[in-house]
Amino acid sequence: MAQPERIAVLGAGSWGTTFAKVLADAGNDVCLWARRPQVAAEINETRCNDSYLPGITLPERLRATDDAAEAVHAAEFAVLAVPSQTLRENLAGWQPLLPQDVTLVSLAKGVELSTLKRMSQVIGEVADVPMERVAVVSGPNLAKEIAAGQPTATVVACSDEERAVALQKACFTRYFRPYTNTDLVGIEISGACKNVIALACGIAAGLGFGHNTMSSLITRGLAETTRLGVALGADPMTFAGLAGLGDLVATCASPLSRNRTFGERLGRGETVVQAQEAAHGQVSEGVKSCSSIRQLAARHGVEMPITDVVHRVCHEGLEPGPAAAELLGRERKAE
Ligand SMILES: NC(=O)c1ccc[n+]([C@@H]2O[C@H](COP(=O)([O-])OP(=O)(O)OC[C@H]3O[C@@H](n4cnc5c(N)ncnc54)[C@H](O)[C@@H]3O)[C@@H](O)[C@H]2O)c1
Ligand SMILES: O=P(O)(O)OC[C@H](O)CO
Repeated sequence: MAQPERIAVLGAGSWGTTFAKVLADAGNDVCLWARRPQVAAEINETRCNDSYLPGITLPERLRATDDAAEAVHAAEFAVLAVPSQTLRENLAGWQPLLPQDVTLVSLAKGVELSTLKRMSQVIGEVADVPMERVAVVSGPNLAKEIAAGQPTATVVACSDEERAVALQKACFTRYFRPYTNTDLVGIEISGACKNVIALACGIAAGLGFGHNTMSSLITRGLAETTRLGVALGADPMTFAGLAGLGDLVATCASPLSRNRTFGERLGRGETVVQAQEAAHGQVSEGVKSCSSIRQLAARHGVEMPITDVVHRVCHEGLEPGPAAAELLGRERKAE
């Protein structure tokens, strides 16, 4: 049997801890970096990360540390599991510690606010590595379901197919089924945009609308996501895959989604600040990425009406009811 891989996961929130568990269950030696020393100590002493994954026992092969140098030491893969808008700053601190040939793996689903860059672009730039060494994992992957061992599939994307296959092997378990892909643009645009569409679905649910409304938002959301992705050079088929339609359906439909839940609170009349307080520090990426995606779309002359109203509800005081009326009152057109 081949030697286990040594893998660092940087970020011990919901997804970082869950993905570290997947990697450990797949037979790798995993070191998980937690920002707060008490979270690292809790994981090592009790095998739990109760604030993010209550009731889940973590495998022995997974150890935690608050020392990033210790986490990345001799790692073949360094998995970046922090929010999109802090990734640049976090990675700049870790960059001098990274082993020479490490593959950098992004779990984040967002577009950077100031630069409008995708996460793999931020990583390539900050870590100063060629894009062949940057990979992305994205799919219908609600952390709590996966931590409980429920089956799902995902996509591991890298422009270097061999590296994608190596990562696929490293995270393949009896409940987690990864497929490879080389279309980073399509995978990342899908992952970022579905959070915004999930906010829209949540808003609609908060307004009391049912499955027809959700389905219409999902389908038209996929249409605008595909338009943006194709304008940026993505393969249109990617949007019909796990990281596209798959993740869109999971996120828009599930009460476990932080983005959908955030939207639902807005739809019921809460303010952004109230919804943020209720999230207890957990990230709803779409709240910031709706603005960067909207700007990216404008830069490329792409129409994204749902993203536009979500941005205006979150940041310009547009009320949910008038936002829905605005979408319904748009000019009639062919599908
Ligand atoms: N939770 C999921 O189900 C899930 C699934 C797939 C992808 N993702 C994506 O993975 C990324 C991370 O999500 P998560 O669910 O782990 O988020 P989270 O809010 O649960 O945890 C974020 C982690 O990043 C750490 N962190 C480090 N520096 C930080 C800083 N400056 N500000 C804030 N947090 C900082 C936090 O301490 C925390 O451990 C997001 O882009 C998310 O969209 C999440
Ligand atoms: O909880 P959310 O809304 O961040 O979504 C989690 C994952 O991205 C679903 O795949």
